[in-house]
Amino acid sequence: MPVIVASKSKGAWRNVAVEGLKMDEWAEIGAFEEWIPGAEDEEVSEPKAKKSKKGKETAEGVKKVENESDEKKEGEGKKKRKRKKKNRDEKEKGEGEKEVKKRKIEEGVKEGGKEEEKKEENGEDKKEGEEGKKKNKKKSLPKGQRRRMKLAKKREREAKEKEGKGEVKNDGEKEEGEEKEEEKKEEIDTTEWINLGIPADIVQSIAKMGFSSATAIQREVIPSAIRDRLDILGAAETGSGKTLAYVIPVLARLREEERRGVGPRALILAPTRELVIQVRKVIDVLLVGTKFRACSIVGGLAQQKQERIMKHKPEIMVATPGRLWALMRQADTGSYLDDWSGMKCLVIDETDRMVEKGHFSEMTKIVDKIKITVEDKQLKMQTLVFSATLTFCRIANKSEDAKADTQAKIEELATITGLRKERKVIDLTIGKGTAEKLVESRLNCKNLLGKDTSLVYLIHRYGGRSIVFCNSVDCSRRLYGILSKLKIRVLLLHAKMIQRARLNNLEKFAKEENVVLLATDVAARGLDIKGIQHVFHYQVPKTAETYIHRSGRTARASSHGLSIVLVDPTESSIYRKMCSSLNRSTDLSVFPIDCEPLFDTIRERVRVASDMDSAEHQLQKKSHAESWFDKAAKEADLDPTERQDDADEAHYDMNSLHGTMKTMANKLKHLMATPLPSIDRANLPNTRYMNADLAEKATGSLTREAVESAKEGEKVAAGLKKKAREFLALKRKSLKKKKEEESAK
Ligand SMILES: Nc1ncnc2c1ncn2[C@@H]1O[C@H](COP(=O)(O)OP(=O)(O)OP(=O)(O)O)[C@@H](O)[C@H]1O
Repeated sequence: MPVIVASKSKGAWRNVAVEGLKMDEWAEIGAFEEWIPGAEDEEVSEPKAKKSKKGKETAEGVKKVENESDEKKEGEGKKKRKRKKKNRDEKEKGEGEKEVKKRKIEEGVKEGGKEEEKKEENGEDKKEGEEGKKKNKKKSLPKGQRRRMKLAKKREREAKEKEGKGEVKNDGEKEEGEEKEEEKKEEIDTTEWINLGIPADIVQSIAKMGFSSATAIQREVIPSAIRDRLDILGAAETGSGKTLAYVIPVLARLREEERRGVGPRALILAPTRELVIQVRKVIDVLLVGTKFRACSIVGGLAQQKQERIMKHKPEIMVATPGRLWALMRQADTGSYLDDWSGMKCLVIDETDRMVEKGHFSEMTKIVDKIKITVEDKQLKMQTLVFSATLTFCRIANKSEDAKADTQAKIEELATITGLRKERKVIDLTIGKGTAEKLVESRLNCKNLLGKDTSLVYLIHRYGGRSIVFCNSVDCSRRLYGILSKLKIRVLLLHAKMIQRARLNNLEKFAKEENVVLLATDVAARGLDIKGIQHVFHYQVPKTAETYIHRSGRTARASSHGLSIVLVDPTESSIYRKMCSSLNRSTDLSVFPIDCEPLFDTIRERVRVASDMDSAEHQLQKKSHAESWFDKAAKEADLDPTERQDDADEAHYDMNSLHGTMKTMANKLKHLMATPLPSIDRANLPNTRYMNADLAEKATGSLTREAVESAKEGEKVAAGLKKKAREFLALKRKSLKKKKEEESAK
């Protein structure tokens, strides 16, 4: 059991945490009798702690400490753990006392009541005494056991809650259900997978995943990669199963030969951390029962942890190029990350993104280093390159000719990624670029308030699991403020968040049912979360491929989905550009607002929430500025009375902002207390969504308004274009005149 080993050291448990195990699972098996909440942050802060203890400790000093004998370290570790346990016990005791005090205060209130209440109180006292005893008894239990008890209680509570909703089945039913599920998986006809040339044990793992047949891209790629050993450049729509299309051949290749060297045998590069972790999970499912291991290398998680994982020399590595290149540069000669002589397979996922600015440099350096080894040692390495938008790519360092033909782009990609001549290009992307079952639409918004209202309307009107995409972190933060004030369950995901929080939010998003994920384009590519019903583009995506990837988070694996682009007049021209890059002959149809009373009520709520949010933002800015001034004045040794007037003015402003916020909070509370108008289903079409066709026929006044505002936007854009042209013509004319005058002189 790897778990027990991990329980010996905090570092090791953290490693496994990175590998995707949940804390509850650890506690359940009692692996962390000594585990201390929050210890995960200690590793990074350890050198700091030493510093504060000894005063000025140099970096060499820290290194020296690191080189001390293991025994000494272990001894120190024990002492440290004891000290922490003592502190913890004391803290718990203190908290217990606080709790008692709090309860006493509550009882004091009751004491002032009637005699009957006093009698009850006596009963309560008794109960409390018993509870106290129980509590003491609990405290005397070892930490691990307490944790297990807590977990069991939590489960019991959850089960009861579910029972209340009629969700839970009794044990017999449950077992029966599970058995049926197992039987179903066993029953799966695997003939198609076997016919594709996949080794039997991998076929068994695929059957356990419940997939009875291959998707189109899998059918095309797998035989060419496994049987014909070709390099592949593959493209297929989002959610079409490309991950398995490359993971299966990688595993099949590894089984063919014994390991050579100490380095990785297969490398999969992907552009985002979340995607790396997701691919790694798919691989782990297929690796069950085999001798192979995989690891994931991403930025944002402590580098030391990842270095420790690599000590086990896993055969398969999934990585983002930035972090991998950073580690490769520091690698010792002949070490795991320096030895590429055992490489069998290189995979580049989301290739069009990988050759863009931001990843290009590291990706090419990694590929070049591997290729040098491969050529030197005359090895046969297979390269598999995938994307959903291969032909949209904009290669970094190239003067982009948007109209460069597909063939030229493919050749360029093949050169960059080092594909051999024995390659096959498999392009299954259909004309429209997005998934077949995706309903695409747009909603024109007159102004910012209209846009915010439309978004909140869509969330209320259609519910479920939705992603809202923004172009910037600031925009996602602003919307987060507004939506949370409106009591909408919302989670954030953007690049400025710490990695752990990003992963946690994704996990929550996948579990909950009525939830909105507010994300920037870090979530646009590759993420595979079941049951995402809607994608709302709060801002028009900057490129056609971003639109395709964002929209592709729904309508995955042949399911249905809805994507709506919210367009305001300022985005009119970028929206047009996006449509023309998508080669669409017709415009996206207007998504109608079919319940106007709901829209109107929401608009009022949104107006207040949005004003409140901007007041909050102003307040924050002012208080930051004030504390910055104070600090700067102190550092410069200025007389505080010198800027007294300014400080007084700032405080006056802040107080009035506080007042405004309070008034608005009350107003919003009042508005939220009135229920939203119900949706009159009798007047609605017999489908869940207003789809593209129905949208064309819709005649509601808000829809008309939306269409009008779009036309207005177009008019404004056309007017601006005309002015720009006139201005250019004038400028050219004056330049020409100047030149003529100069030459006449
Ligand atoms: N043969 C199959 N049968 C049914 N479902 C499958 C099959 N293969 C993969 N899937 C499922 O399809 C979903 C999408 O797969 P995957 O994430 O590989 O798509 P993708 O083509 O890589 O998408 P994207 O371009 O967005 O990255 C996953 O949930 C996966 O489990």
